[in-house]
Amino acid sequence: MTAQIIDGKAFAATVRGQVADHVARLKSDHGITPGLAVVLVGEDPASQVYVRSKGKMTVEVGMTSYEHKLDVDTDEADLLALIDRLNADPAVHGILVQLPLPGHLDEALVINAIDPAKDVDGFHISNVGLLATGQKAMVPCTPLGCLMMLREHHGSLSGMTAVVVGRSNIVGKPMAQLLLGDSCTVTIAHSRTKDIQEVTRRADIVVAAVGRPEMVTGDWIKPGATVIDVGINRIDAPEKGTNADGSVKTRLVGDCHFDSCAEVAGAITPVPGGVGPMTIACLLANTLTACCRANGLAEPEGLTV
Ligand SMILES: NC(=O)C1=CN([C@@H]2O[C@H](COP(=O)(O)OP(=O)(O)OC[C@H]3O[C@@H](n4cnc5c(N)ncnc54)[C@H](OP(=O)(O)O)[C@@H]3O)[C@@H](O)[C@H]2O)C=CC1
Ligand SMILES: Nc1nc(=O)c2c([nH]1)NC[C@@H]1CN(c3ccc(C(=O)N[C@@H](CCC(=O)O)C(=O)O)cc3)C=[N+]21
Repeated sequence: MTAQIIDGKAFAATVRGQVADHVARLKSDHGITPGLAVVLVGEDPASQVYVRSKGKMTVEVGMTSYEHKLDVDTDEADLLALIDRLNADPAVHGILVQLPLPGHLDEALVINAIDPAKDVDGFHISNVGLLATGQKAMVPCTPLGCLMMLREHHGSLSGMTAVVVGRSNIVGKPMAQLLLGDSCTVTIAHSRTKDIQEVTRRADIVVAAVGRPEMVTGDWIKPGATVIDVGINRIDAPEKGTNADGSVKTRLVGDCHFDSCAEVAGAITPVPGGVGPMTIACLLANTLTACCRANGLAEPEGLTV
């Protein structure tokens, strides 16, 4: 194995430390405590785990966490009414509605009901437009975390070729915008891309956000390139045995086949311990940024683009 492992877990702890320091100063100098509201509709077990760990880290950095768990068959009107209340609540600086939503709810309608200034996911059309035009926006957490790791590893990204595999609104597209903003030459690949390995093999940076376990293998990667693995996939791991209830144990893997990619790449993010922890750290950073903007105070440095 030759690739350097980019330790997202350690980097995320550093970012959370910076957030915590700034939060402590907001409290002591201005009497302000940033607040993050997380809305979860339904009882998807994976989402519940994720929401719990976000809540825990929110409190650890000194912020207030508001969790709203709604029934899986909640009416759209009730969800929109909750968002209105959170928009109007001065103690809430950030609002996150956990995605995906149950099928009867219109995701775009719900997201665009959030006050863009409190949209710490950066999914509101105003923030999407601001990012695309190079203006100050709330930047989606996962791509922001990826960019921070790339900047930390490379310094400047200017002139590098980057291929983003995946074109979703929450990862692929904003990732491409951020790389473009840092003057990379950017290609977005997707399920209709022809000869995709040829495309990725030309890249200095490959960001994989496809949702297909271990799809990107070492032969997709140019020797020495940097690989950012966004994928979070839970797959069966019969080698780990069975749970008490007889079900087979599972493990997390990325969208990249770690061992074969790491033989070729210059640097790679692991799963777990790569992009995931950075996503949560950036969510807290965005909440802090939103709180500072709401109060007309100086923003933290190095935590936004
Ligand atoms: N670490 C983190 O914090 C986060 C991780 N994730 C993970 O990232 C991954 C991607 O998430 P998300 O963007 O929401 O996923 P989506 O399912 O919304 O998008 C997947 C994208 O991958 C493309 N794709 C699918 N199959 C192929 C293929 N065979 N070849 C090339 N492209 C393909 C799709 O192309 P097309 O558009 O043509 O269908 C689509 O654009 C998932 O594993 C998810 O769990 C997501 C959010 C946060
Ligand atoms: N509105 C909204 N915003 C999101 O940002 C959002 C969302 N909805 N829906 C779901 C996805 C997924 N996502 C993850 C974030 C962190 C980890 C994470 O910290 N993962 C750990 C492992 C956790 C484990 O062991 O299960 C790691 O990669 O090391 C994973 C997944 C954010 N998402």
